[in-house]
Amino acid sequence: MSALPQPSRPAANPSPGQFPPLAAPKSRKSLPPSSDFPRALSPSQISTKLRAPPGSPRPALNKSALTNSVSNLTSSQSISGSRTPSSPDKSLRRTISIAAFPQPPKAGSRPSTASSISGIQSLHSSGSVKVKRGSRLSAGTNSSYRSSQTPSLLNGAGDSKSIISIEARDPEASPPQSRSSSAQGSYSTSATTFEDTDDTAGIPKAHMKTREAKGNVIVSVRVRPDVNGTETPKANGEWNVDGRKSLISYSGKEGGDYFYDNVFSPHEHNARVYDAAAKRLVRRVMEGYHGTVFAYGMTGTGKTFSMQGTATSPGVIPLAITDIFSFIRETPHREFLLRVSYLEIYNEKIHDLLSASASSGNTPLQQEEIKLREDSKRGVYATPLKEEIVQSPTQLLRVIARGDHARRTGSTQFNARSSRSHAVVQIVVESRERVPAGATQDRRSGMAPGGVRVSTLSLIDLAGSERAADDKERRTEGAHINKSLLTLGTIISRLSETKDKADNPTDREGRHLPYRDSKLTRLLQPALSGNSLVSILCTVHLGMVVNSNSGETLNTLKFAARAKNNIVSHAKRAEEAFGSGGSDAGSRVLLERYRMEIQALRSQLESQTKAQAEKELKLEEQQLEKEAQARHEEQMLEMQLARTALKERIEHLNRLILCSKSTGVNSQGSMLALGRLSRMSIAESVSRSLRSSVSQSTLGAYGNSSLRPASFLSVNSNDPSTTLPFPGNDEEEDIMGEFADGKASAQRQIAALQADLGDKNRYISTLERRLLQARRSSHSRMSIGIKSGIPTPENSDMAVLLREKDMEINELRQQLDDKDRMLAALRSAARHRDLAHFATDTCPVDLNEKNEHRQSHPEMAHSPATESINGLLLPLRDGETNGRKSIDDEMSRILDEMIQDRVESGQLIKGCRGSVRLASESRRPSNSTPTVEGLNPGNTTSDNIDHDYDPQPG
Ligand SMILES: Nc1ncnc2c1ncn2[C@@H]1O[C@H](COP(=O)(O)OP(=O)(O)OP(=O)(O)O)[C@@H](O)[C@H]1O
Repeated sequence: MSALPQPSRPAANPSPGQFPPLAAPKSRKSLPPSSDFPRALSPSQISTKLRAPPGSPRPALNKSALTNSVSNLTSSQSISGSRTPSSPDKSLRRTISIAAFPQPPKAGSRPSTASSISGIQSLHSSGSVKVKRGSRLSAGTNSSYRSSQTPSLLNGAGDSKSIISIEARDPEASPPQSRSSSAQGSYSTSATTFEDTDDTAGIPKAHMKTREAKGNVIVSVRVRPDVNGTETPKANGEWNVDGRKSLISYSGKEGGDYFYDNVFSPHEHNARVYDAAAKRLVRRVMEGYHGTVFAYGMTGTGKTFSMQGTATSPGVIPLAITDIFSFIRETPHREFLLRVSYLEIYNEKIHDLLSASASSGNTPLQQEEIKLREDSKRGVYATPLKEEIVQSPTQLLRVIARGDHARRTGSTQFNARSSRSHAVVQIVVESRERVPAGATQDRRSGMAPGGVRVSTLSLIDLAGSERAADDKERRTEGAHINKSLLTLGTIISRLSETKDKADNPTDREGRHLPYRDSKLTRLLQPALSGNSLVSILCTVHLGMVVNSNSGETLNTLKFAARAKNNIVSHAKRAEEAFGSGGSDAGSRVLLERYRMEIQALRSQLESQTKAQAEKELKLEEQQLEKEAQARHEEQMLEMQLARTALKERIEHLNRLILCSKSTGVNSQGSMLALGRLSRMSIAESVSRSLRSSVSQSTLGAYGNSSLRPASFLSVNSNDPSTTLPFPGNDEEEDIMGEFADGKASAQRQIAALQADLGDKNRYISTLERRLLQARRSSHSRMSIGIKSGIPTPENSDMAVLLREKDMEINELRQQLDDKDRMLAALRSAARHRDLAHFATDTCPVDLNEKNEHRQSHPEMAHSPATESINGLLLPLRDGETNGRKSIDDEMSRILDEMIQDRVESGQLIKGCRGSVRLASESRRPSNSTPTVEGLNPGNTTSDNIDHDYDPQPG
């Protein structure tokens, strides 16, 4: 090796800010090889008692030496102690408020240690302990070099370097070539062969690998300040703590210089500790590496203080949580899922600190036994263990605070509230590439480029080693704690990269490593055997040495040195897993499972929405159909009502017209005209039923409540009270009684007829309007039906109905015409009669006289023969006879015309002897009484009503 130049010492305690970016390749500034590099030390020299087989008695410390050593510390401690913020005691630590924890800063907002400790750095030099044998250790004399930055995932490829001048004093002293610790003098440490060149060219690959592997393990030592800020009492031996040099040297028995990756002086804050010892590891975990941070040390030395911290000085765990979420925010191209578990190993039993059944304090409820299992992909894991998915730093801190609360604590000689168990916080980080916006893959399809990467961050606060306590419970706990820590120490001291045929790790002699001897080592197996990045924080309290604990302190330092030298990490970024389950490893990938679940739920939601929409559409259609049906029924009802009303009206009008005919005929008190008409003309020319109809209708004269309206009469009626004999005198007499006032009566009739005619016209126009509306709506329905291509029976029904209505209206119009003509005829008949009256000097027949006659001959009043007899017996005057004759003629002419019209229109058929019958009758085989439509409305109406009220004709 060429001689190393004497580089100016890099800034003491290079801050993380000086580290290269995380993603930077492992290029680094390096020192040229130096011939002065203390390689001269032979392995035999390096070999120390630390190499002794496990279980070998630890070297006893010379108490006096320790005392001296501690006394030498006093000056520095007093300095540092005065600078250290008053140390919060355990109770303060235990009451950390979550709200007081720092919220995740905006990217990069949390001041890095570089800035936060900038003020401290000036203290650093003054804080360094001046050792008595400083002549041997003083910088400049026999300088030796080491880089504080082995290229690794954790330090950003070792850009920085520090050179330490140290003189190896005895075999136990740190071989200065060891970059981390010289206590063992392991020749294979990275620093041993570390050559600071500007690039790695020329360095054998295997060599680089080894260096890298070593660099993946960071070992730091933190010196706790005295609680009350008093000076550390002098111990036998001399201690020198130099944070800048990452050195602790002890000049007592078994003394030596111990170099680590970091040495934190008593006054250094938690933030500084986190930045230097854990920050990079945490970020690597976020990138997909497994990482383990654990605090090791004697009871009361500040492990929990370092891991948890206080409200004012958060420790590694809360700061790591803050960083995890900062990283997530800074990495928008990936999506993350975090789950956390928290367990403790107490008396060699695993307890779930997050399980609901885990009660608070030291009296845990019974819970299912948690076992450790091993999986090729997951490594060693505890099961069944509750894992909680967390989405925010506050949530995560709250979960951990809950676990802390459930953790067992007790009072020990050195710690009023000592952790009596090893506590393991595990944060599982799942991440995957986000599908870029606009990518061809459909997010919903669940297909995304790349699988899910699962990495784990284990943050472990070990229980403190201690000497046998007086209390039995403490002794039992202590025994378990010590046993597990001893196993851990043993494994670390025997770690090597050798493996047996079955690929099980062995020590250099090929013996199995006793991972299974304790739960702690079993759980730490993946980390210790090189699968993860490791950061070990060893805590010491030099003030304890007065209590003969310097041996423990030395043990801690030696443990740290062994860990640095022996743990080899070939941590690789976790592979991306595909698929949502099946294999155990796959089923762990919650992110994938959740994605699949989201996808399934989404498609379920979609199909449900679709079904719902269809259902709604169907309901809407049904509703519309119902509405249309209701409208239709309403219209039908309206039409039926209108028809009924119309028919009744027609009937009524017909009756009136016939009444007025009769009235006209009988107005002069003579029954002969009608009687003759009935018996002779009509009897000969019109059917019997026609005469009957006329007579009956005549009876229904309106305006007299004593007389039944003709609309209630029917030829077909079986009611004997309504069945009247063929034209009888009594009916004529009735009419006489009613309308015998001649002219006035006729005029009244005409007025009534005109009023009725007006009514009828109004009805007809109303009906026409409604019919038009009905036709329109039915047309629109039909067009809908046609559009939809579904010809419904309802549409054809409507068409038939419409045709019927049309026909009915035509008929009504025809009837109206008839009645108009009849009215005209009646008017002219009235005129003729008036003329006749005028000519013959008024009527000799007094109505009163007739009434008197009726009263005097009551037996004759209702005799059918009476009227005809009256008609025959009453002498007629000439003029009157002529007038009546002309009226008769007129009436006969009208009737003949009407009959002729019917015959022409085919409604009536004229017989060869002048008789008539209904056309429909000729087609019917039945011999029922023939009726003349229009002239016998009562009968017709009755038929029609029967037909119309049938809701389902046919
Ligand atoms: N660096 C420090 N600065 C200030 N106070 C500290 C520091 N380290 C430890 N303390 C204090 O020392 C006491 C013991 O610390 P802590 O409980 O963290 O020790 P421990 O190693 O976890 O002990 P145990 O193993 O018994 O649990 C606490 O009151 C704590 O506040």
